Amino acid sequence: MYKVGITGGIGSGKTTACKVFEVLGIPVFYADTAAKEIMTQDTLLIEGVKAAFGNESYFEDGKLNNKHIAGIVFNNEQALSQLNALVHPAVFRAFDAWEATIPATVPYTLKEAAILFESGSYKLCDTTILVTAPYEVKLKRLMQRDGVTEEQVKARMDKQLSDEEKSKMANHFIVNDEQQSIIEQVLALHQEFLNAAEEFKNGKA
Ligand SMILES: CC(C)(COP(=O)(O)OP(=O)(O)OC[C@H]1O[C@@H](n2cnc3c(N)ncnc32)[C@H](O)[C@@H]1O)[C@@H](O)C(=O)NCCC(=O)NCCS
Ligand SMILES: Nc1ncnc2c1ncn2[C@@H]1O[C@H](COP(=O)(O)OP(=O)(O)OP(=O)(O)O)[C@@H](O)[C@H]1O
Repeated sequence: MYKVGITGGIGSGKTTACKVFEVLGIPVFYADTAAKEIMTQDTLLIEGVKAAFGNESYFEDGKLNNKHIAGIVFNNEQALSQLNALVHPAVFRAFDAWEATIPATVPYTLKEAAILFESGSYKLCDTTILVTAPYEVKLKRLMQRDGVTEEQVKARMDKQLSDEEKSKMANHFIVNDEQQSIIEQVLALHQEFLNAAEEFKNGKA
């Protein structure tokens, strides 16, 4: 099946864009959400995370202590690589299992991942979308959504490629600023992907 990867820096609006695709009937795999689910379900992974970042990585009820892990990994390059190496292979497997459940009548699927380019998972997609928004707009939206500080946002941005670098690798763009309509941009891309998916299917037949 034709696979579209969608990414964007923290707070760029990738999830918001995905919700519009979902309204159009396109199934979306949310890699960040899947990662968190797997991290509370996969016993081997849980042991690995505890060994690397301490037992306090989980609460007593088994829930993930996001803040504890984020406090370590977004301030330490090596720790982040260690977490990625533990989690990413499991997320790749979860995506494959999810894709296998999608009916053949679906024209294409979307994989949303914050670090699509950084993790290399863009290579498994047929095309990619980069969602961008100006720094001030992202910051305002994140502070409103999560009550985070500018410092916390910057710490994550520092661990991701810049929009300029990601632009060189992306095939399509959504500009999610305060002027342009995200809905219209998604509708235009959807039409492009329907055509591309049809060609892809014919090429395989
Ligand atoms: C460190 C964790 C526990 C922090 O949880 P938290 O709820 O605070 O953040 P959340 O997962 O919602 O991510 C929010 C944003 O942080 C940034 N971010 C998350 N993981 C990463 C990463 N590995 N590298 C760079 N930035 C990241 C992204 O911009 C993302 O959109 C969590 O992000 C995590 O487990 N990350 C490792 C798994 C991973 O790489 N996920 C991303 C794609 S699979
Ligand atoms: N065009 C828009 N107009 C107004 N608010 C928006 C717009 N796009 C996104 N937002 C808001 O900005 C916040 C961040 O958007 P969203 O969650 O889609 O970003 P994200 O890139 O998925 O974030 P993260 O990197 O944290 O996963 C949300 O609260 C969302 O409702």
